[in-house]
Amino acid sequence: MRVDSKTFVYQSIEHTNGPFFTDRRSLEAVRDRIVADIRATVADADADGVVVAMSGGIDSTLTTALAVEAVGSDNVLGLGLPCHMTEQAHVSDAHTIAEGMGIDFEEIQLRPLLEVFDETVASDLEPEIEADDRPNERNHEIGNATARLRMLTAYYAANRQSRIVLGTANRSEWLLGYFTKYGDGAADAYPLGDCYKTEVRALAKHIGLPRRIVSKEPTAGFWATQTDADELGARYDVIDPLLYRLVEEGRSLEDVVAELQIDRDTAEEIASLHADTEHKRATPPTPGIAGRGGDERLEGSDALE
Ligand SMILES: NC(=O)c1ccc[n+]([C@@H]2O[C@H](COP(=O)([O-])OP(=O)(O)OC[C@H]3O[C@@H](n4cnc5c(N)ncnc54)[C@H](O)[C@@H]3O)[C@@H](O)[C@H]2O)c1
Ligand SMILES: Nc1ncnc2c1ncn2[C@@H]1O[C@H](COP(=O)(O)O)[C@@H](O)[C@H]1O
Ligand SMILES: O=P(O)(O)OP(=O)(O)O
Repeated sequence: MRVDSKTFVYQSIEHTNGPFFTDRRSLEAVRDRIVADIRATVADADADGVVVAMSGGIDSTLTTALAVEAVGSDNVLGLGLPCHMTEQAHVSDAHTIAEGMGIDFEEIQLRPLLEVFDETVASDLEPEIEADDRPNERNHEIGNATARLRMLTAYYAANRQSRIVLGTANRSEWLLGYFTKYGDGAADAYPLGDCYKTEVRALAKHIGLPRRIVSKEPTAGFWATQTDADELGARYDVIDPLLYRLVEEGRSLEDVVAELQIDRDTAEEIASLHADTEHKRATPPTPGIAGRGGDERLEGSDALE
């Protein structure tokens, strides 16, 4: 039976380790809830299974492992989608793990597709500004394009095989908008979407994922030295307690900075990332003509209301 309230886990488990579910009993309940939710989502969609893009990182490995528990190894397709040399070793990890789980795994090189995109599309859309003035920005934009090529590939597989696409975003990434809009931010369900990265790590350890995977440095992989911590300005063990207090508890920045004794500038940066990426978590607005959908900012300003 499907439990409708997404907050079920939060209401029914006592916290024994700060605000996060990291003790065995809570983690078992979180695991059961996620597995049941994947199973129900696949059944509701009348789908034949799921597709997961597997990078060899902790989020996608955990998502895949829980999907196997939910719908069985025959119904999970893993996709390794490397585009840069630096990703190859991680995708090999994904392949090894997929074999161990007994799921189908396809490795598809996206480099040729990206090169064609770069030559035929990107080169015609270069801004006037010198690329050298913004050294990381092109990496950034090409990185986002790569994430969208992965999305294209995952949805093609889902269309062809009557599956749904499982996204791998966790709550920390979601609240920070730390994903590519309509790239890895596009999916039919986010099994880990209610779990902070701290909880993802604890759950991955709890279910016995290899230490090599659990201890990898989180990265979007857009360029060789990129890490989440560098780009976000803090590690998840700093970010998560801060986000939790701001978002879940609705407390003020001053209050939280004082309690956690963290650097105020860092805290402000994190809070701004959350606020500035609201558009990534929202359904795109329409003008709101005659009360059909719409955007609250425009309420009262339209004679067609
Ligand atoms: N999980 C990961 O580790 C992971 C994966 C992929 C990307 N990332 C990171 O996520 C970030 C993605 O880059 P991004 O956020 O610049 O690109 P994006 O394409 O995800 O979002 C920017 C786009 O959103 C739209 N937009 C911007 N402001 C808006 C607003 N106020 N209202 C409506 N639409 C708006 C515009 O179309 C803009 O081009 C990068 O920092 C990247 O490293 C992380
Ligand atoms: N090389 C990859 N192969 C398959 N899937 C990938 C690859 N790199 C990223 N992904 C998918 O995108 C999300 C987010 O990626 P980050 O590495 O966290 O940026 C990842 O979980 C995979 O589903
Ligand atoms: O999304 P993944 O699996 O690539 O994990 P991480 O974000 O920790 O690199």
